[in-house]
Amino acid sequence: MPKFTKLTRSTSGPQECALTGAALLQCPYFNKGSGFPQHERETFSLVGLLPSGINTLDEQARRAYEQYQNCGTALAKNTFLTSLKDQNEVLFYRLVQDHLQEMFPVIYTPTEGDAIANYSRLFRRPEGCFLEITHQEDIEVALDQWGSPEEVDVIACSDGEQILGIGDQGVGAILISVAKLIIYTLCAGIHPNRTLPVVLDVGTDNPGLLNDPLYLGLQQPRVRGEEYDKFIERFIRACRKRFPQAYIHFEDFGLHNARRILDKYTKEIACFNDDVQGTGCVTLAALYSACHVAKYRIQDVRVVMFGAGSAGTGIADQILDAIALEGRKSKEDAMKQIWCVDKQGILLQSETESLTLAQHYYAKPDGEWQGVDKSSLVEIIKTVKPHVLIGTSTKPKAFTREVVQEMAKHVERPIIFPLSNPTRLHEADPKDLVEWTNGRVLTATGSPFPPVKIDGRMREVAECNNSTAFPGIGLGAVLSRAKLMTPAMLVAATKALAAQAPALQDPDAGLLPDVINVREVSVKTAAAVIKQAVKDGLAQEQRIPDNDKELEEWVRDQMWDAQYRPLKKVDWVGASPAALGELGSKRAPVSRQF
Ligand SMILES: NC(=O)C1=CN([C@@H]2O[C@H](COP(=O)(O)OP(=O)(O)OC[C@H]3O[C@@H](n4cnc5c(N)ncnc54)[C@H](O)[C@@H]3O)[C@@H](O)[C@H]2O)C=CC1
Ligand SMILES: CC(=O)C(=O)O
Ligand SMILES: [Mg+2]
Repeated sequence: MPKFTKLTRSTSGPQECALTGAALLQCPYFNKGSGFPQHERETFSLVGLLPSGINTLDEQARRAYEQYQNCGTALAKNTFLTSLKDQNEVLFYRLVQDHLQEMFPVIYTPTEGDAIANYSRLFRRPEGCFLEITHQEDIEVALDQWGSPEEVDVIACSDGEQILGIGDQGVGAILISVAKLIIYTLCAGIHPNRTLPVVLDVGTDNPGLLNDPLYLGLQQPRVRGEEYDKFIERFIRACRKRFPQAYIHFEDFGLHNARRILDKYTKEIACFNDDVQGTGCVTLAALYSACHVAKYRIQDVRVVMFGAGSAGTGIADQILDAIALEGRKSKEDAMKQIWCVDKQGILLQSETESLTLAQHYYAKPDGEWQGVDKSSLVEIIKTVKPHVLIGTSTKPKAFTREVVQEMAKHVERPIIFPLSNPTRLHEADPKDLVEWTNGRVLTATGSPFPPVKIDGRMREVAECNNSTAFPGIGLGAVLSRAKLMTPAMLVAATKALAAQAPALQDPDAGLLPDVINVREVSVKTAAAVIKQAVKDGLAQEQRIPDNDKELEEWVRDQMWDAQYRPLKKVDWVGASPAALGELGSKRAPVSRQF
């Protein structure tokens, strides 16, 4: 019996269902397949539509796992899982939860990147909400299809310009919104039917897609400037009107839009840019634990950010704040410890006109770099002697042996995070980093890597991916019904994450919590965010317990878990959208499929 009764987002107890027969079997929200018990088969007119054997969810998951294993490639496995989700949502989440470590790279980076790149080729059934810049007047009509105002908790949206390190993928970006929402459910128990994936189709500059006759998005160059801003504004206003409680997650926008959009809307609504803020939080958490192992104080470290785009400057901002806070320094002084490098080399003040606003901040006086080849990473390392080198450049193998060994000459424990995704774009392989530094390196990577052997011991390589941070942060925002997502709430989340790093206990363990423990990690992250929201007067939810232990229980009680719930039959006439299987459903309602 749950301790907290009548919680809005409670997910136990019977579900009302108005569907029967074949329509019920085709509704992934209710469908249990061979798991329907006999009495439900009779009540819901399923007699004759299923083989007589009745399976438990565990048995079904075992069968599905065998089928999964028979898929020859990672992409085939990804397609299999997509179609399983389309048939039986509970079974999909149960299967993935049971094999999280193995399946995470298949439903997320790197394989999801391949699925996105092949979206128009692999397309079977639409999932999510498609909004086009050429039909802005339809935004509200389109959103109206996705449930009543209180039924959507999280909206993930992308314009597809910089997907997972593989660049412009146009309308295929719907799948990054879908994947991020799946992770909210898997890793933080956000109810899968209270989320809405959106693609903001503004065209594409990807020549492959522009010339592909099967491409499904707007086959025109990307719209930019005023018209683009007007589209985003209309979308945000429509979301506020239609789903006033929804927390908006921005994903994989291009360099010139990601930060601008976040800066504009973060002051007025609860929103979050995952590449900027999620990556910033998780990387700072990994840095805190690396500093613990290396016995560095964060306020003393010198940092080189290689690749100063959305993720790079987002991380730099978080580290900057931490240096200033922990060292009681001004931001100007803290800034002297961070060097941002982009395609042209170190960012310099003479070039500020060509820099984005976020980069502008980090540009160095030209005088400091006279006589140095500021475009050579080795020279930069020689000059700066950094403790920390972070890659978000999409330039594979940029951290060469020479770069790494130069760094290791100046510091005892080089901290090196190659974060570019997918795996083939990583700035370095952890195995090489360990070999080149005789095991002195402390590393974490953007996609999963196996542990590395050092002197007969295994050193874990933590996955430093925003997926460790954003689910718990979002859960905190949703449960507290936070009015805004503030820097203080992100600091609270980062500290909660850092406090759970296995490396705090064992220096060979990961610098961040493992994906396998992520649900419990999310509980603590969410609790930290909620506490901060309450403290800052930003929580609209009235019933938040003030005792820490109770708060965590309250969070756990509202996390959706992959279990079958008993079905209660209700009449079709007058049935709620939920009973018709339309509750925030990620597909268009059955009647509107094409
Ligand atoms: N591990 C994680 O959680 C995350 C990883 N990423 C990864 O980081 C990478 C960058 O993503 P975003 O920042 O969103 O993209 P972005 O396009 O905003 O930034 C990339 C930056 O790298 C620069 N760059 C390109 N070639 C370079 C080179 N040869 N040397 C130095 N800089 C170079 C670009 O000019 C740009 O400023 C991607 O691979 C992405 O998958 C992004 C977000 C989260
Ligand atoms: C992980 C992520 O958000 C990215 O690579 O864009
Ligand atoms: Mg991203």
